Amino acid sequence: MQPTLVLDLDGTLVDTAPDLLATLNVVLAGEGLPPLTLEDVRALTGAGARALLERGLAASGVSVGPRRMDTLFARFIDHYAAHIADHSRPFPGVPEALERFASAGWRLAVCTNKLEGLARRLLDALALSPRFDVICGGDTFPYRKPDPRHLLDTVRRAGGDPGRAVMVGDSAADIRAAKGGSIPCVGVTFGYTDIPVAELGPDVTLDHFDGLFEAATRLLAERGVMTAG
Ligand SMILES: O=C(O)COP(=O)(O)O
Ligand SMILES: [Mg+2]
Repeated sequence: MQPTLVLDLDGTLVDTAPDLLATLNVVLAGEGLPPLTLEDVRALTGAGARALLERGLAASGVSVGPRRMDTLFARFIDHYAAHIADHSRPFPGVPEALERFASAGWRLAVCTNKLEGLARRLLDALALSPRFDVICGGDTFPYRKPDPRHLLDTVRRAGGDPGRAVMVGDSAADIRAAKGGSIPCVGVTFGYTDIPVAELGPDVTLDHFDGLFEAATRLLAERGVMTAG
């Protein structure tokens, strides 16, 4: 069976922090709060938009009740959906790397804590959706990263075998899901995390997509999985 490459989205495939920041700041401004910075958002992203909003409010010293939170979250999603690819772009080397895996016969999947609809919208806007066999978001299953079942079910939905898969991600949720699912993982150093990715214990760290194909192929070979190409 073909191997499967599973990629995280925010901070791994696409540099989404500028649009997430702009949206967060619109919501904060509506509450009379000062704006946060790109560095703040890079540390607060990884557990989905609602967590980003909660953490952004907390970083501004504010906590809101669940009903108010629902209202602010709806405002966040509306604004973000309308501006999802104003400034968000794939990280350098992404299109070339995806092409390389596809031409070597790998299945390609996205496993993100972003809402599935927003993930699709973003990947559509960047013309990347056709590359993927599946796009699974934080609301696709009743569980999400760091729960390994999010990752395992993504591989299965892509028609792949979790025993022949590699995960690529930028944050603790990705690495923990991969470890919990016994899937080898690559941590990228350019993403969004408050803990340096190397400290999260990925099997390999990479600072550019250039090295991904060799790294993924080697990780599977180390587990006795042979890949063509
Ligand atoms: O939007 C988020 O907070 C997380 O998204 P990711 O799982 O693609 O990093
Ligand atoms: Mg991420």
